[in-house]
Amino acid sequence: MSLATRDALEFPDSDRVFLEPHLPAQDTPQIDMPFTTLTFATSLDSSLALSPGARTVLSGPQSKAMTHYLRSRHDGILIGVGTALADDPGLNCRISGVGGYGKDGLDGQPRPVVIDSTARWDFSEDSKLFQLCRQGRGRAPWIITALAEPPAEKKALLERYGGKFISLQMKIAENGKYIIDWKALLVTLRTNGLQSVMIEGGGQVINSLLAPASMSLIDSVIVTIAPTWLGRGGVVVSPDRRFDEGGNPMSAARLKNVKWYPFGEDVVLCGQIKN
Ligand SMILES: NC(=O)c1ccc[n+]([C@@H]2O[C@H](COP(=O)([O-])OP(=O)(O)OC[C@H]3O[C@@H](n4cnc5c(N)ncnc54)[C@H](O)[C@@H]3O)[C@@H](O)[C@H]2O)c1
Ligand SMILES: Nc1nc(=O)c(N)c(NC[C@H](O)[C@H](O)[C@H](O)COP(=O)(O)O)[nH]1
Repeated sequence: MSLATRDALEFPDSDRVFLEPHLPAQDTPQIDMPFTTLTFATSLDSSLALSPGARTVLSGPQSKAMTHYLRSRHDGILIGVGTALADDPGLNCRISGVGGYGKDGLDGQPRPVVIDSTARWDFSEDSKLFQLCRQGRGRAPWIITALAEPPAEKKALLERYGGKFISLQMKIAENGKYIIDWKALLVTLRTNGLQSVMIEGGGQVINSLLAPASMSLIDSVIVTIAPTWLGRGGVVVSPDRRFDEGGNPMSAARLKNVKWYPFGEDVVLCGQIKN
């Protein structure tokens, strides 16, 4: 049995049918923005991980396979550099039958996109993502940076694998942190050929995207809820508070067309934000 076949995940057609209404249409080209899916796995206390930097398994086998199926249905998969540093992620799709897993080429393999404003990700040839590239089982990342001139050595390594830095103007908050313009980023990803993108996390990326100014850019939300609590101190998904004109706290808009699907011991929430 080949390495690829051994690692391949199965996600049955009988489960795929549930997700179809929540996925980018395969034959409808997007005009100026990619179809944007927010997807992540969370505990019962809305945590993505036990602590920043601690890769924490939440998904069971069925919902993990679902996530990899989602990756086969999106052109891009986006994370923040905090996730890249914590997880050394592969960011590829291991569903049986996609490129590198029983099929030649890279069909079904998403483009990894990493928001790394100051190019602090210390990737190397040994990073899992580049190992997969060498094995023909994944694509090289596009790294979104605020730097006009990314570090030459990192740029050279990236380009050797067919990846690239994409420099994007970002605002600088009072605390000195760069703040991305989500609409500008998504338009840039569409301009670079991505018709759809799934945003996987981590906490800072998700909470920023769920802010009032950018939440409406999301087309679909697919959340895996695992039957466990991670406790205080975790990486929590909980966006900044909203307030009405009277200064009273208010909730974000409810998701539309909500469906809940059990996958093994997890339940997966699917909903829409845009109409
Ligand atoms: N359970 C899940 O589904 C899931 C998914 C992804 C990550 N994780 C976990 O989450 C943790 C990482 O989350 P995190 O919050 O520490 O890091 P993160 O992945 O959200 O990355 C944070 C970094 O991304 C950049 N960034 C994020 N939002 C930005 C914005 N709006 N503008 C400009 N730059 C921005 C900044 O450089 C920031 O330091 C890890 O432990 C990882 O294992 C879990
Ligand atoms: N669906 C899901 N269930 C989990 O239990 C979990 N920890 C993540 N986390 C998402 C995060 O993006 C990934 O853990 C890595 O960053 C990528 O992992 P891969 O090497 O690409 O599989 N996602």
